Order: sequence, then C-alpha cells, then structure tokens
Amino acid sequence: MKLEDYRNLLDQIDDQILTLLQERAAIVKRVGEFKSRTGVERIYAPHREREILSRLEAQNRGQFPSDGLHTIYTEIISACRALERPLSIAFLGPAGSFGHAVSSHLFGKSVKFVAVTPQPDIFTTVESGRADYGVVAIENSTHGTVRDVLEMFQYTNLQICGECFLPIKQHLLSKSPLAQIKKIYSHPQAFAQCRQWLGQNMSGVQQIEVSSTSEAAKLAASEPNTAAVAGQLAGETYGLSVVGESIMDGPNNTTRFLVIGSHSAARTGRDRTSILFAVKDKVGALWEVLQVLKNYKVNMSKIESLPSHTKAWEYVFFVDLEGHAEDGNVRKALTEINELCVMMKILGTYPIGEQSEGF
Ligand SMILES: C=C(O[C@@H]1C=C(C(=O)O)C=C[C@H]1O)C(=O)O
Repeated sequence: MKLEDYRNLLDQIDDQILTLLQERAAIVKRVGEFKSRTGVERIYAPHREREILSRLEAQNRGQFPSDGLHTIYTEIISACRALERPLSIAFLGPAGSFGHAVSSHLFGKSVKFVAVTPQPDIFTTVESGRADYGVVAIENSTHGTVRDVLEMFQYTNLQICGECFLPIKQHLLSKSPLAQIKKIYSHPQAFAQCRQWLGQNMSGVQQIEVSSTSEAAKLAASEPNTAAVAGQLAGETYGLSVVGESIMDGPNNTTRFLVIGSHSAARTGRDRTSILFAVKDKVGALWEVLQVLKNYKVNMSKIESLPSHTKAWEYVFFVDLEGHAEDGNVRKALTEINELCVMMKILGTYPIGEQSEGF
C-alpha cells in the first residue's frame, strides 16, 4: 500500500469516530433531559465516569496507549457532560497550581475553572453556588495533612464525591540563573517537601511563603533574581525555566486531592468512606470505635485527630474507611459507631482515587 492509501484508511476511520461521537453527544443530551425531568441523578456522576474509564482501560489491554486513552475519554465525557450543563470547578489559584492540573485531569477541559485563594475558601465558593465542585489538597506523602483543609470538614455540609492521587514534582523555577537568585517564593507545603535540597543548595537565600505554588511562580516571573518552588504547569504558565529539577526530598512525593460538592457518589465496588466523629470522655472510647471496625472487617486507611474547637482538650477524629457507606458491613459499622459517639458525620463516600500521571 502507498502512503496515500494508508491516509485514506485513516480518513475513513476518523469519519466513523466522528459519527459515533455525534451519536454519543445526542444520547448524553437525552440523558441530561431525563435527569432534569426525573431528578434521579446529578449531571456529574463520578461513579459512572469511573466505570466507563475502568471498563475501557480493561478492554484496551494496552493496545492503544493507556494514558492517551484516559485523556481522550476524559475529554469526550467532559464535552458530552457540558451538553447537559457546563460545570464550574473551584481550585487553589492562580492558574497553573497542582489543584488546577488535577481539576482538569478529573473533569476535562469543557468546564469553567474558578481560581480561589486560599484553599479553605474553595469550600465557601462551592457552598455559595459560585462553583459546582471544588478540588482541595488534603494530604501529602512527605509532609502529611493539610490542616486548614481538614479543619473545614468540621463546619461544612459539603460531601466528598471523589479523590485523586497526584505524584508531585517540585522544581526550582526562575528567569535568572541559579547563582543570581536572592529570594525564593513558595507555598509552605512545597518548601517543606524540598527542605533538604534547599538547605544544601540555596542556604542563606530568603524563603517567602505565599498562598500557592502558582502564586509563587507568578511572583517569580515578575521580579528579577527571584525563583519559585512549583510544578511544571506553573513554570509553563508563567514562562519560567527549570533551574533545579525534581528537588523534593521524598522520591515518591504524592498529594491526595478530594473533590467536594453537594453530593457523594454511588457504589462502584472500589470505594472509600470518610467520617468525622467525637468520642465520649471515658476510658477506651476510641478503642471501642476501632473494635467495631475490626468486628465488621472494615479496613481503616487513615486516622487523624484535631482539636474540637468546642471545648479545650477535646478532639474530633477523621477516619477513612475502605468500602461504600451502603455496603452491608460498612453500613452496620457506621450505625454502631454513631451510637457509641457524641457526634458522627459521614463526610462522603466515593470511588477510591486512581494515581494520575505526574505533572
Ligand atoms: C451521561 C451521563 O452524564 C454525565 C456524562 C457521562 C458520559 O458522557 O458518559 C457520564 C456520567 C455523567 O457525569 C450519565 O450520567 O450517564
């Protein structure tokens, strides 16, 4: 066959793909009409999107590049979803932050992005309806929990409907050569993730904490002889060069992000449930709660305590459990925990996050 013949074949395939995309879009529009007529489900159905991506990835078996398939399908679903109604997504701004990268990885490009600073304000932005969903960083594998975000869950009625694990690569970004850098901007979490490298290579250089890594990159782009610790997307967004590559202390530096909105997700079979509770002031109170989880064979993937803010030295506990809140064993465990505790709140039940490709 000649090159032209191959290209003719590709043209025919592209025509077929386009016809199928048009048919898909028409059906999604009907799904949207069905949803608004019956009120059965929200426009964004995270469990359903996860099901589609997992099914296609399994069926593909790597014949088409796996990352490519994920990106293409995220965008197909994003464009189709926008035909029901375009969604708005709040992330930690300005543009170019890791939260921005995760938001577009999860929701695709056919959404309206709303840049918000600082992270706790993402909660109020969604609560007030200025955005449909928010994406917040909750913990980092090197530096631990993002406290101001975790604290917000004590006060909000929003639900967690998704999560995503993002391998984070921090770079030293600047318009100036390394030797001329007098000031470095970054978010406290990012500084903490790169403490060793900065100590060895940039000792004596002033470190200034700002509200996000993208804000740091924006500042470094506007001031000579300054740099930012930030990710590749921030560097590209503000035209900075990498003067120190992958400067994080831990090799597997990963951040867990949560999606918050007005609802949780339906069951997929690989789910997580987050709860918040306060125990009675008595011997073994927390042990009793953990015993319930053991009895019902519910695996706990995280526990964290925070001051309750109602009484000095009283604590609330945040716990992540494996399983959906409607799974029999989880449901029974939650009922018993609720009886044992002064207060218990389900923060959300959602598909276990996948590891997204690094940015
Ligand atoms: C079409 C639907 O609405 C949205 C769009 C989807 C799609 O394009 O396949 C999937 C889930 C929803 O977020 C649906 O709920 O099935």
